Amino acid sequence: MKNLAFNTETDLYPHQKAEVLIQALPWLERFAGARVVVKYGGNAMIDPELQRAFAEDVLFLHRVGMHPIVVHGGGPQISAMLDRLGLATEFRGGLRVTTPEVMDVVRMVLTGQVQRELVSLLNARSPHAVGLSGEDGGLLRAERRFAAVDGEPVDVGLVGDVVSVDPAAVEDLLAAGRIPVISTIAPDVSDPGQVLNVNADTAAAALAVALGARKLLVLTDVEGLYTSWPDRDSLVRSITVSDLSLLLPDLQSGMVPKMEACLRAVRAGVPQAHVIDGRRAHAMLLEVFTDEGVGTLVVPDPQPTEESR
Ligand SMILES: Nc1ncnc2c1ncn2[C@@H]1O[C@H](COP(=O)(O)OP(=O)(O)O)[C@@H](O)[C@H]1O
Ligand SMILES: CC(=O)N[C@@H](CCC(=O)OP(=O)(O)O)C(=O)O
Repeated sequence: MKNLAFNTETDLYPHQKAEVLIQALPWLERFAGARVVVKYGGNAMIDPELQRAFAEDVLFLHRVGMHPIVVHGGGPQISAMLDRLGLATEFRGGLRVTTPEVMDVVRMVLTGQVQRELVSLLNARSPHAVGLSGEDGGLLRAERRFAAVDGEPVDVGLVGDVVSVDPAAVEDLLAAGRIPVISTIAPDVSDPGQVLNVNADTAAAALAVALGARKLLVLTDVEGLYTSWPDRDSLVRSITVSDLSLLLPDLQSGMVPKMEACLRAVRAGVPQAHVIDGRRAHAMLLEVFTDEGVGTLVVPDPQPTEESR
């Protein structure tokens, strides 16, 4: 039987519940009809309870008239499969060194496993999610890129950077009221038939720009960006693109493509990019619908005022 006793530690009093709703109203109005690209990192999707909370949040955004577009990662899931298959794997500058054998596994795990699981999780509640990969309908095209390690370019194999996005396939889904769930594999522009492994943060930024998103939300397994790592001395609550570009050369591992992605998205016109903690249930709702927000927010540089011009 359901326990209806009031728990003073965890339950809200009626006036507090009303406050939550009142605080959410301006945000609900402001973001009605807005597109939000949600990058769901592989590290944030490990716990089944948190996966369910993630699905609830995406469906909440959809139900209140926003247009969530999910771009998923799957780094740990790819590493686990490579391990099972006895294939070695290595990251340089936050990017996986991708040989042709590794590329086969990346494609299989991202589109065949992680994307399928996410689509089925979302559709268990309301059948709006449709999966697609960067290969579908010419959505993404990429060219090979190098990683930056200590300022030096390093060849990481079949790794790509998005050079063009044809959003028609996603636009069709959005027009039909669907929730696109996108895996970040992209055809190589200069080698027909070859596909490239695109870091999901990088692809999410390109998609956010091409789709005119109002927000890029990056869910990961840390509270946000720390100025020093691994000390976790101070969490950056908000940073401009100019300050972030100064910080970028000192960042390490997974934070490099993540913050690069936020920087690129905001520079190209996405008004806000956020890195938030996917280990915290409903972090997405807290970010979008509360005054305080959570995590690290990347914003454009302030515009010069009339007087300072
Ligand atoms: N300055 C930093 N602030 C926060 N996290 C950092 C920083 N530098 C490196 N990291 C690492 O980056 C990780 C997030 O990147 P990654 O593991 O690629 O996540 P995801 O799978 O979500 O893309 C964090 O868990 C942390 O270990
Ligand atoms: C080039 C590159 O590194 N690609 C990533 C693609 C998946 C990804 O980005 O997953 P997360 O978001 O979980 O890190 C990889 O192979 O792991």
